[in-house]
Amino acid sequence: MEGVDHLAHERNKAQFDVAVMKAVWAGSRDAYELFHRFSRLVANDPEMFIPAIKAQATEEQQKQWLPLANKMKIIGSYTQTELGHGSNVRGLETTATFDPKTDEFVLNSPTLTATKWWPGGLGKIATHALAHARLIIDDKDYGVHGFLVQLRSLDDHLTLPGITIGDIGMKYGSGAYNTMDNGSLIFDHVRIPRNQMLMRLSQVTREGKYVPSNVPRQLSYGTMVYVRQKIVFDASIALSRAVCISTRYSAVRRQFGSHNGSPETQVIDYKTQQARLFPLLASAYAIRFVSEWLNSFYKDLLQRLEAKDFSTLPEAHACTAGLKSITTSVAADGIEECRKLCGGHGYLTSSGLPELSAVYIPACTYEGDNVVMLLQVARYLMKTISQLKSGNKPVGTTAYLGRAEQLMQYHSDVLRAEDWLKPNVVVEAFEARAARMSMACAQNLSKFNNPEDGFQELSADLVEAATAHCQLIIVSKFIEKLQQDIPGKGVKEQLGVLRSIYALFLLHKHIGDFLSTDCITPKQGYLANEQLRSLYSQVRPNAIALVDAFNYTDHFLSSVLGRYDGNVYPKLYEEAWKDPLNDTSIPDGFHEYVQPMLKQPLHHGRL
Ligand SMILES: CCC/C=C/C(=O)SCCNC(=O)CCNC(=O)[C@H](O)C(C)(C)COP(=O)([O-])OP(=O)([O-])OC[C@H]1O[C@@H](n2cnc3c(N)ncnc32)[C@H](O)[C@@H]1OP(=O)([O-])[O-]
Ligand SMILES: Cc1cc2nc3c(=O)[nH]c(=O)nc-3n(C[C@H](O)[C@H](O)[C@H](O)COP(=O)(O)OP(=O)(O)OC[C@H]3O[C@@H](n4cnc5c(N)ncnc54)[C@H](O)[C@@H]3O)c2cc1C
Repeated sequence: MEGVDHLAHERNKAQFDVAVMKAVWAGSRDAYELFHRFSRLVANDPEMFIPAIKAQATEEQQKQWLPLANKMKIIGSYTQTELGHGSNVRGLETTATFDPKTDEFVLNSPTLTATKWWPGGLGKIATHALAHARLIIDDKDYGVHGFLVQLRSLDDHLTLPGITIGDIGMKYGSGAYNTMDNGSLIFDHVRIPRNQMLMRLSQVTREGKYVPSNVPRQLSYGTMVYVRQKIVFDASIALSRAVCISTRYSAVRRQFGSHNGSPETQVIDYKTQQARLFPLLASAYAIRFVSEWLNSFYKDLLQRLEAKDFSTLPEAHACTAGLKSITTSVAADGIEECRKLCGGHGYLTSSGLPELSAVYIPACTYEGDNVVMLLQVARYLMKTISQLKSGNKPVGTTAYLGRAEQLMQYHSDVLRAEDWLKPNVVVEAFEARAARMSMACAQNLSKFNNPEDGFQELSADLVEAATAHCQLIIVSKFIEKLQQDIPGKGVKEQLGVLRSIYALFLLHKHIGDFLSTDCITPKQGYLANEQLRSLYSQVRPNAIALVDAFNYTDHFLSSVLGRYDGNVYPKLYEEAWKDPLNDTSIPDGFHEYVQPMLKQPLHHGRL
């Protein structure tokens, strides 16, 4: 049945203009055209390295190194993490000691745990490392700084003297992440010229004088802010890819429900399937829109930094850390849920889901462990609250904390299920929940003599408060997106349905928070759930078109189950027959091992 669209009847049900939704998903018509043209090109961007040079190198250093890196004359690895320390960047042990006699730094790994461990590209391919090491001058430790170190010869790629490099070995699953040569690296008194310390943020003079710049030292963490905001965008891609596969397959798959010879029920029509799948569909859109916002916030930050305005840096750190954490966790869990939504066939490699999961899940760990990142958000929230007393009016994503007193009095006025469709009703409930959870943490923290002790003791509550804050951001940004002018028949309406699903699903999932903070009553929680069920019914006829709007090619999805034409079974069968085990009828070793057993005489004439 080649060429037949098995999902055509589903596509005909759509109540909105899919072409316009494709442009909304892509961000703009231009972005859509660009994506469409380039979707088959796979780019291996040497990310980690180039942004770090841009952020931390002086203009002179950038002129020297960026053309080389951009033209791939050198291949760089962002080499920060060590065997002993990843999250605790201040705990890194590699040293870079200034030698005034030769005007050089001497890079050294003093212990086994100082071995660099994990950096991508390091194991086999990188010629240079942006190595993070403690700057030591005259026995004084000035903390972690970045150094450009050549690792391998540009002639024969052999490792340079004093450097020991290896690959750290196989990683989770057998999939694509194993093509990345995450590496280990030991320095044994390796010398580099002084001008290979990245000196945009602080300098070491010829005389060995340390000159800190007049900009905040946190700027040296700028690369992580950049990469984390990109990771949020990537989360929308990974999740939407899995959702596209499982939505299409759920419309193809039938199980039970045949009456008098009628077709069985499409599994997408089961309410339990909808209650698991549609919140993920809504989450993919929600993450996409918050990533758009985060990207514009980041661009604004860059402009401010150029003008020496550092005021939004702490908020940028909190937002990128928090949203990186929340969105990668949702995407990683969501991919696994999509696998289960596809039943047994979801476990086949040809479904595309096991590979997607194996490649995606480390996003919860790299660029900042997700719990460690939420604790950073919690610190920012606690700091914001502590400054309220001195009259500091919070702005941006914490502006609602400026209305904390009012939010402490809030009680939702929802009377009917439809009231939950009003964006202001939803936002107020989410604001009140987030504010009350943060205020409760702040109050409990104040009971400790040592705030650090309190922070450790209350860290589980703080993570929950940070989660509530980040979810509020995502809900608010979805609502703001819909305040924009979005043309196209039915497009805004469909997005409105997804927005409500996203918010009410979170409310349902975290009902304990909303009830225990007394923001809503059990009856109102019940009404939210009732509304959610009705929203699932509204999204059902549009589900296939909503995943078509992601505009993913079959090539990109790499999934027999997620094929655009829904022609799943023949292709699944065809794919299985490609397995090398099916090249022969008799497996290797059969004659040596299995056949002799089969030929053994029967004892007492019985098996
Ligand atoms: C594709 C896959 C490739 C993967 C690659 C990787 O994984 S690469 C490896 C990726 N590795 C990781 O991701 C490692 C994860 N670990 C870390 O990022 C950090 O060590 C930390 C965030 C846990 C901070 O630990 P700490 O408490 O020891 O920190 P501290 O005392 O040093 O500085 C505290 C001050 O700095 C602030 N500030 C902090 N970060 C930023 C920032 N980015 N921006 C702006 N500001 C930031 C913070 O708010 C605080 O400000 P305050 O209150 O003083 O005004
Ligand atoms: C696939 C992959 C690619 C990577 N690529 C690179 C790269 O290119 N360059 C590079 O430099 N690094 C890279 N890394 C390393 C990565 O950045 C670190 O692994 C990551 O930052 C987590 O740090 P960790 O391993 O020290 O975890 P740990 O901090 O040891 O985490 C272990 C556990 O302790 C908990 N924990 C830690 N601190 C706290 C705390 N303060 N409070 C409460 N709980 C805490 C964590 O939540 C976690 O559950 C990569 C890692 C992976 C998996």
